[in-house]
Amino acid sequence: MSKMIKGFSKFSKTEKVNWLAENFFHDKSSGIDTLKQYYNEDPELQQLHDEFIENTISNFYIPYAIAPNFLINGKTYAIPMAIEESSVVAAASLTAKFWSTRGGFKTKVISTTKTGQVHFTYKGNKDELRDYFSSVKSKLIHSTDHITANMRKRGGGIVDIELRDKTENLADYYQIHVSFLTGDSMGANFINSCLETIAASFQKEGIFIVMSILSNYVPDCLVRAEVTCKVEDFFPENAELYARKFVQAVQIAEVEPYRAVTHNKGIMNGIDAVVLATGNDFRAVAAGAHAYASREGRYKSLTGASVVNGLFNFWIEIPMALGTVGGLTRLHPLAKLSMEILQNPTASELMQIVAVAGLAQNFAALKALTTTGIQQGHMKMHLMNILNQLEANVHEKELIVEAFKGKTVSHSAVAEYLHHMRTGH
Ligand SMILES: CC(C)(COP(=O)([O-])OP(=O)([O-])OC[C@H]1O[C@@H](n2cnc3c(N)ncnc32)[C@H](O)[C@@H]1OP(=O)([O-])[O-])[C@@H](O)C(=O)NCCC(=O)NCCSC(=O)C[C@@](C)(O)CC(=O)[O-]
Ligand SMILES: NC(=O)C1=CN([C@@H]2O[C@H](COP(=O)(O)OP(=O)(O)OC[C@H]3O[C@@H](n4cnc5c(N)ncnc54)[C@H](O)[C@@H]3O)[C@@H](O)[C@H]2O)C=CC1
Repeated sequence: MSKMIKGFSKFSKTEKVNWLAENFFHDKSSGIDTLKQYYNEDPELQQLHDEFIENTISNFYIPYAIAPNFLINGKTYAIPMAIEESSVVAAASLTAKFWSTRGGFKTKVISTTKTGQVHFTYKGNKDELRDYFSSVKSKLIHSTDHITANMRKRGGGIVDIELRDKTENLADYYQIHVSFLTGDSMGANFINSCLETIAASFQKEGIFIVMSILSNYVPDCLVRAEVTCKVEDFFPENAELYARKFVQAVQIAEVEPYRAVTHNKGIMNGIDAVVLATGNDFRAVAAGAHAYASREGRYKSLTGASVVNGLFNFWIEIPMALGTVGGLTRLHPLAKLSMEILQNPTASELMQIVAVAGLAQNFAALKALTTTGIQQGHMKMHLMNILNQLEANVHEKELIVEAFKGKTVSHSAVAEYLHHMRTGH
């Protein structure tokens, strides 16, 4: 096939762009112009971005926004969010404002232990394997001393190491299951380096190492965030009814996976946006969160809600491995600035802030869903995207925003209105 290429990685950026234009763009020069439009004018900053990943040909912008007025454990935060979806930041801001007058968010980190595994097979006698593991356990830990020295000074390092027999699940399959504390780093590279060193020292006839890798399932790296208020403060009118509906909406997401996935998607709107804005690994956080939502064998809500003794309570418990050092957290200038905006949190503090963003997002969505419906607020925020798609000019935008105030926006209604404005029929 003519569009296959050998040695693409060795091309310069210009050669890559030209090859792409030659083979894939309908209009070569306009395609190249679009790519170049997104280059940073500061060549050093552009090079930094080029070097984050491989085969870079441009930058892909995602809006960077602020949700102010978050009161968390008595301290006020403005939370940076990087996200492409309209209404998420508005929803977070609305929730922050709402809870700031009702005591704010209370959070705590429950645990911060992470896991990595050396996966191997062994066909021999189980007792012999156990004896061998016990005899080398301490040697395995010490084999990583050169890697863990600084982490131990920070109070981290290897917490535990155990042999796990998984032969009931897969023939001859065992693991060395290792627990870690990784300070203010997410710890992926640190954990993987330790595991590969451990694997190299775990040598015995019959042992066949398959792979060594951290787990993104981190149920022991867990954070909780919650809000509480008197039911009567929940809503200006019919507060009891709306509090009950809200709790029912959460209960439905606890028992119905179709709903739970959307419910948790809403939570991840907030979580991913802050994780991305701080240069953290959102795939890792998302994979871990969804696995945790399935921990009881059925996919369910990551949040819970109750009304007990006249008090409305709404909470989230969610695992996440985050860093405030390492990865891109201090390398990407905007990620670094996000940390500054967040008052330079520790990794544990960042976990709490991110959990709050997830809870806030879910609160806004459920509040909308159980009162006005989601479309009124969401489409109000999405209106600008519709107008841009329809290529409305500034004047048309102003008139249409005014005309749709208090009305539920839909694509067809806006298109029709604009058509009417332009043609008179
Ligand atoms: C959209 C709102 C916030 C409107 O809410 P509203 O009550 O019409 O807003 P408002 O105009 O009265 O303003 C009140 C406050 O909202 C915020 N706010 C309001 N507008 C803006 C704006 N333009 N820019 C920034 N902030 C904004 C802001 O904090 C503002 O205070 P102020 O700044 O004036 O002191 C509300 O209807 C809402 O929260 N809706 C829910 C939206 C939502 O959840 N979006 C997520 C995307 S939908 C989805 O992906 C997930 C979902 C929903 O399917 C999940 C699920 O099913 O569970
Ligand atoms: N499955 C996964 O999730 C994988 C993720 N990754 C990537 O790995 C990166 C994160 O790995 P990390 O090891 O966290 O980053 P990193 O490799 O940049 O290392 C962080 C290092 O910073 C140092 N450090 C300085 N001050 C510290 C402090 N106060 N606390 C802790 N460490 C401190 C430590 O030496 C630590 O090992 C992310 O970019 C992630 O996308 C890589 C492989 C797999």
